[in-house]
Amino acid sequence: MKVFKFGGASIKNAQAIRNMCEIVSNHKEAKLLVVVSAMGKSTNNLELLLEERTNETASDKNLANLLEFHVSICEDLFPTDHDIFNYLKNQISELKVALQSPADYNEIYDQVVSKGELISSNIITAYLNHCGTSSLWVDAREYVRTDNNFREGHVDWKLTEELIRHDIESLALSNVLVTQGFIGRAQNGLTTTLGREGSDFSAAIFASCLSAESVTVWKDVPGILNGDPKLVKDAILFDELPYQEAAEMTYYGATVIHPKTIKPLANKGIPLHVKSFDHPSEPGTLIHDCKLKENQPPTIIIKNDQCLISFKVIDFTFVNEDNLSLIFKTLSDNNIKINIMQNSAISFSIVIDNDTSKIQKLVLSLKDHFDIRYNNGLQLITLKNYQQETLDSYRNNEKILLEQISRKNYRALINP
Ligand SMILES: Nc1ncnc2c1ncn2[C@@H]1O[C@H](COP(=O)(O)OP(=O)(O)O)[C@@H](O)[C@H]1O
Ligand SMILES: N[C@@H](CC(=O)OP(=O)(O)O)C(=O)O
Repeated sequence: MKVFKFGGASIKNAQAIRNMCEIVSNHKEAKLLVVVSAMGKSTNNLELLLEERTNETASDKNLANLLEFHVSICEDLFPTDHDIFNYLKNQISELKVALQSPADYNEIYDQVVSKGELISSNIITAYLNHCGTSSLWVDAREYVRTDNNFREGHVDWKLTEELIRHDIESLALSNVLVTQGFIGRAQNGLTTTLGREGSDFSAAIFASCLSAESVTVWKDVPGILNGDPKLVKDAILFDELPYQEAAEMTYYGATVIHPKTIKPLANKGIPLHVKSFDHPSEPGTLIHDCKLKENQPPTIIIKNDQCLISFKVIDFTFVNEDNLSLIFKTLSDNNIKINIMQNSAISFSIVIDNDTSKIQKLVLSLKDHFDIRYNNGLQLITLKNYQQETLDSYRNNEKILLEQISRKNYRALINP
């Protein structure tokens, strides 16, 4: 079996969906599972819907906009009497009910935000069938099983593998299968999500459980470059990368692939192709079991919107293991990931993604133990496999607040 994954950009409008369905149709002779994300920026719009749910006027307007966005795409793809239009209206009615639920915020979040993928996968299945590519809609929640941790469900791998192995391959004998990225089902039967941008991970879950031949993620870039082309001028395309290298890139913040994607594929030796949906015949980047090239150009990874937090001991002692243990425990309890850290005699500093509510909780928990200062709007740059020339050009910067260097990697926090 092969697994394809199409993200929001590849299905952002009717023209993009036509292109995506053409790619799928050109591969329909293989047993194919297609994992799709929500269309365009729908997930962000669903988040907005949630934020404004207590304001009835704003909420009705947002729901109408969401319906209109999908209806106008479908008007371009289907005849006016197609069932898809009733389906869309029903989905919006269901959303309205879900938004009024008195349940816990994270639980409502998953019931609401998952609609983006449910709607897009239904539209795409219908369009493939409309164009003569026999396709079957598969509910990912019947297969990807998680714990009850809403917004960041942890996969129950044993159960998920059992369910996927039971029937996905046989279903794929006569149909292209279309399913949703990003979503799963909790033990209590409700929908969960796997964390923002989690559809790449969904593709890896299905591929790993199926021991698939390969996974292809179709992106708006030619493959993996040595820097985000939106931020790094003249970035160079990698034709291949070892699993380890790709995984480390995602750890440092390369957003082209979700960080959880590589491990399940590497464990089973499943190759991952990163290809351009605009130029599908070009080879893209192949992530597989290979060696890092001797002359590999340095990779530049830029993470914006970073927050530097310093914990200063307040009783004239030094930073010790007990202080550190308390800080780490609080970070772990609040599900906060450290991007870089550094200590001095009396202070311990961490850099994390800027998330106001998490930072507030952290400060509240630790304010009696430390003098806490924080600074937002920073940029964390990582040079992986640096060469002297690139290193010099990045170090020559008076706005550096913190830097770390090892034999292969250089990292700097900058106040831009
Ligand atoms: N090293 C990199 N190589 C290529 N693209 C990168 C890199 N780092 C970040 N990106 C960004 O990743 C984006 C594609 O990923 P993403 O938007 O998450 O895809 P999708 O949501 O469509 O699956 C590109 O538009 C590019 O800006
Ligand atoms: N739609 C979800 C999941 C996802 O992975 O989307 P994309 O593949 O477009 O990044 C999100 O935006 O978080």
